[in-house]
Amino acid sequence: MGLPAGANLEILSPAEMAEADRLAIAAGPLDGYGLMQRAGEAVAAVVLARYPAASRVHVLCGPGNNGGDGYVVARVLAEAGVSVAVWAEGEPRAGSDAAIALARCRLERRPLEAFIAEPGSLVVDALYGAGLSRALSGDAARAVEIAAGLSVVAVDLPSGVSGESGEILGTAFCAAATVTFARKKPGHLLLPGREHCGEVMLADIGIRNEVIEQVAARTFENEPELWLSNFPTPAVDTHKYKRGHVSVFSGGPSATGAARLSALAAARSGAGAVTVLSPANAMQVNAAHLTSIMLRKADTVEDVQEVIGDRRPSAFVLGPGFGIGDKARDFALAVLARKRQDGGVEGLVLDADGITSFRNTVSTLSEAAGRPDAPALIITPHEGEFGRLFPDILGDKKLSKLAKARAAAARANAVIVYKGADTVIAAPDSRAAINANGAPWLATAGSGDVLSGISAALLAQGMQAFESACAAVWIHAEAGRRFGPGLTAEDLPLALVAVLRELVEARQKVPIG
Ligand SMILES: NC(=O)C1=CN([C@@H]2O[C@H](COP(=O)(O)OP(=O)(O)OC[C@H]3O[C@@H](n4cnc5c(N)ncnc54)[C@H](O)[C@@H]3O)[C@@H](O)[C@H]2O)[C@@H](O)CC1
Ligand SMILES: Nc1ncnc2c1ncn2[C@@H]1O[C@H](COP(=O)(O)OP(=O)(O)O)[C@@H](O)[C@H]1O
Ligand SMILES: [K+]
Repeated sequence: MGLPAGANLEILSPAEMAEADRLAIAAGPLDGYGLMQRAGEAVAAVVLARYPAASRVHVLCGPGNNGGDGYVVARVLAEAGVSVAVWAEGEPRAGSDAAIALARCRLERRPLEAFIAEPGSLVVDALYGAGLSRALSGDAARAVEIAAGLSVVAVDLPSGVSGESGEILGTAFCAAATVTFARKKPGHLLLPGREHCGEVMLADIGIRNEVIEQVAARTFENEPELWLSNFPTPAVDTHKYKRGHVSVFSGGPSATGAARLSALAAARSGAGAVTVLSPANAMQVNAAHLTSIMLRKADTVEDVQEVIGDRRPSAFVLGPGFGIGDKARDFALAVLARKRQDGGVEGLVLDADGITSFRNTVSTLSEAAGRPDAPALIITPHEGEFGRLFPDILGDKKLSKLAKARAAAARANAVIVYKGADTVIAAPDSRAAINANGAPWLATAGSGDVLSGISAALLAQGMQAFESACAAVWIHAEAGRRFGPGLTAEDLPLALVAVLRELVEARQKVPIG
């Protein structure tokens, strides 16, 4: 995926970052120590800018290169006149970059086991970064406790946070700011790691974009730059069907609200026409609540085929309030059996009951979605629903949330939107994005229905499945975050408006091509 220059949205696993370090060193001009020097200087600059009044700075240095960065920080701060104490755990390996950094840092070193810190002092955590290989224990774990009441600036990652998964190994520092290098790592965005990082600041240590490109990362931070150039904006001479037609399947008479929420979100998100497809016995109740949104009866697979033939909807939502069972499976498979090309169906967003209906038959779904020219499939599970479709993947303790979403996408031939406070969007071609702009206000009934409507609207307007899902997740989260306390799912469709306006305006500034 070509990102706009300067977007820096690639997320590198610790292994990919180590590869980037190696390639950068091989390409020069900086050697390993040169990169470390830049890294340490960047952290020191943050400390000086953010904490000019800190009475004392305690730098905790581990045995590896993270500790090496720490020795650079300590030296630069001391040279700037700051009162610095260095507390060390382990010895850098002879000949390593960290050993060079230690040799150049002439400050007294005290053992970490003796670490104490006065109130008002600042802690720089340079114990472990990308190389964290086991749970924090002993003196490092004790240092976490001592630092608990103090401001902490973490070097690369708070020690104890897995850069790969965001999991906490044993215990971990809670930083006010984390300075990382070149690109973010999954552990900065996945929970609970994200919560331990505080503000994540990206420092340029001289690893050029061409080097990052060589690593060919497949994971990205979900920000508008990732998909803005594909974001739909209507042409002057458009008409309503050109803007995409979304159909949302409604549940029975006592469960129609979810589909209407989804439909309204689709309409707000730019679909020119939206139809609620309702069982006959729920037509009255749906009709009583719909105005601009159209309504049509769909009780059988034949009804669905007819809708597709007559009205040519380009994307469907199936699941919110729909009910679990054969009907959901049959309808979903009927949609997926259509062709995508030549004005066919672009895609299906399978949510809620639609997901649960495939609990024991996920292979039927993946076969249907894997057929050449099948409509795109986007599945939007929260953790419970994810576990119903992919129990073995959910239960695999070796996999991060990112890896789980990726494995599920490959198995299901679908874009998986694995929801939560750290939603991961993964495509069958192994691309993935991690979303971090949400807020807990979004945890409200019906919020997911709105998300599926946004995704379908973007699909219907011609956005590719992965990009639609990424854009929908970001827009939904942004609207919820900005609205804040008091948010109900009913508020979300209107709250999208300001976010969409900004995106459309930003899109118009992106060069075409
Ligand atoms: N040249 C480079 O590769 C650069 C590396 N940089 C820094 O280097 C770091 C990675 O360095 P390393 O790969 O040396 O890894 P770390 O310094 O993160 O840790 C590795 C060392 O810690 C030990 N260790 C790991 N977990 C432990 C635990 N829980 N308890 C006790 N010991 C533990 C390992 O056995 C190993 O000795 C990055 O996070 C970054 O801060 C930066 O200086 C930029 C340049
Ligand atoms: N703590 C949170 N922070 C940010 N987003 C959240 C949080 N909790 C839930 N969300 C988002 O809210 C939506 C909830 O969807 P879902 O669980 O399907 O709810 P519902 O079925 O009630 O609509 C998802 O998009 C999810 O990512
Ligand atoms: K650290």
